Amino acid sequence: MPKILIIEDDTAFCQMLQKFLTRQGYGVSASFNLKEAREKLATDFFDIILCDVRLPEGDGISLLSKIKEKSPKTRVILMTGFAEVKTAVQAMKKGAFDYISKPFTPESILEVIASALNANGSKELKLHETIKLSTISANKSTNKIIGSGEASKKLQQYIELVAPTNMSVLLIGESGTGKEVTARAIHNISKQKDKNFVAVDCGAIPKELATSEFFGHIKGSFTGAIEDKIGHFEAANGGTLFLDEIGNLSYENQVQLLRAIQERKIKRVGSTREVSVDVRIVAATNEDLTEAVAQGNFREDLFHRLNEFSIEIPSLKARKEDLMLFVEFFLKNANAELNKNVNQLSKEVKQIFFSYNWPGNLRELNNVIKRSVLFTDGDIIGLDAVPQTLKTESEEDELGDFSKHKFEKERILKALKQTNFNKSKAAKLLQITRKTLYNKINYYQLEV
Ligand SMILES: Nc1ncnc2c1ncn2[C@@H]1O[C@H](COP(=O)(O)OP(=O)(O)OP(=O)(O)O)[C@@H](O)[C@H]1O
Repeated sequence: MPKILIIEDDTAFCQMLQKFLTRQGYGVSASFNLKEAREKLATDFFDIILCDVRLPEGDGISLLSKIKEKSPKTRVILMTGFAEVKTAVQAMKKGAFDYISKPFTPESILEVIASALNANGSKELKLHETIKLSTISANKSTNKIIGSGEASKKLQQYIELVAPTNMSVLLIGESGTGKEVTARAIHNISKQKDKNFVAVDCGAIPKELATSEFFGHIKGSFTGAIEDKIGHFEAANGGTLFLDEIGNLSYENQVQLLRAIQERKIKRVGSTREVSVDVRIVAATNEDLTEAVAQGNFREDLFHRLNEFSIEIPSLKARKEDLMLFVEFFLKNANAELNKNVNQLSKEVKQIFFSYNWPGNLRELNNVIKRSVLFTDGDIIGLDAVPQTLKTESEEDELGDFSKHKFEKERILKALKQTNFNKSKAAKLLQITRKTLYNKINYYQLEV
C-alpha cells in the first residue's frame, strides 16, 4: 500500500484529505507542522509527501532538500495557494515532483498522486512535463482531441483508427503541437489503457545512460548503480512506451532499441536473465526522419519498425479555425488554476491571436493565455495583458515568412545575450521550451 504523508497546518482540511485518501486505499499519516513532519520522516518511509508551501514555522520548500537527501525516491507534491504558484515552480526545479493549486478537486489530487507513483526517475528533471500533466488533465476524461476543423477531425479519426490495433505509431509534428497529448489519447482508448503509459524524452537521456534507462540495471553493474532499477521497457510492460524526440537517439542506442522491439525481450545491464516485454510503441519526432535516414543518421530498419502507421500532427497555424476552441479550453484551465474568472479576449487581442503565427503551437498558446489571465483583473483579456512580442510579431507575420524568421532569429539572439547565453533562462524569457530553443538555434545556425 503506497504511503503518503500530508503536511498541512489547516487541521480541518488536513484531516479531510487524510480521510479521503485513506478511503482510496493509501496509508496516510498527517502532520500539522514541520517539527512533527520531521519526526515522522526520521522513522518512516513515505512514497509521497503532500506538503503545504506555507507553514507557520517556515515553508515546505525548506524540507525538500532534506527529504531528497534522506529519501530520494519520495515524491514531493506541493499544495499551493494561487499566489504561490511561482514559488512552487521554483521548488520543482529543486526536485519537487509537481504542485497542485488549492482548492483542488478529488479527481485532480488523485491524478497527481497516480502520476507521481507511476513516474520514473527522469520525470523529476522535466519541469515542463510535470506541469503539462496537470494542464491536459481536463481533456483526459473525454480522450478527445479538441477541434471541429478539418485538421482536428482528421487527427481524431486517425487516433481512433490506430488505437485498437497493435501497430507502432510515429507522430510527426512541430514542437508543442500535442504529440504527447496524442500519444496519451491513443493509449487511453487502446487495449492497454489500464496499464502504464511511460513517456521518455530520448533527447534528454545522455548516451552513456540510455541502455540502463531503457532496460534497467542491477546493483553494482557500474559506478552509480547503487540499487537494482527497472528500465522504461519493464515499466511500460503491457502498456504504452512513448518515445519522444526519437531522432535524437545515438546510432548504438537505435540498434539496442530495434533489437528489444523485435525480440520482445530485454536484459538489464549487468544481468544475464532475459525478461519478456510486451509494449506498444508510440514514437514522436519534430524532424524529417526520412532525411535523417537518407543521411545515415537514423537506421532505416528502425524507422520502418516505428513507422507502421504515421500521423502528422497539424501546427496551430493549420488549425486556426479551432483557435477559439483552444482559447476557451486554456482559459478554463487557467481560471481554475489561478482562481480567476476571465472569460474572453478583447477584439484587438483576438485579432492579434488570429494574425500571429504561433511557432510554439498549442504550448505557446497555453502559456500566453495563462500569463494573460494572471495579468487580467476583470473578465476580458485586453492588449496590456498580452506579451509585447506577440503584438510586434503578429505585425511582422503579416509581412511574410522572411521577415518573421529574421525577427525570430534576432529575438533569440537578444534573449541569449540578455541571459548571458544561459539557454534555460533564455528559453524562459522567450516562453518556449529549452528543446524548442535548441531546435531554433540549430535551424538558424546560431553560434552560441
Ligand atoms: N489536443 C489538445 N488539447 C488541449 N491541449 C493540448 C492539446 N494538444 C496539446 N495541448 C497543449 O499543448 C501542450 C504541448 O503538448 P505536447 O507536450 O503534447 O506537445 P509536443 O508536440 O509533444 O511537444 P514537444 O515536441 O515540445 O515535446 C500541452 O501541455 C497542452 O497544454
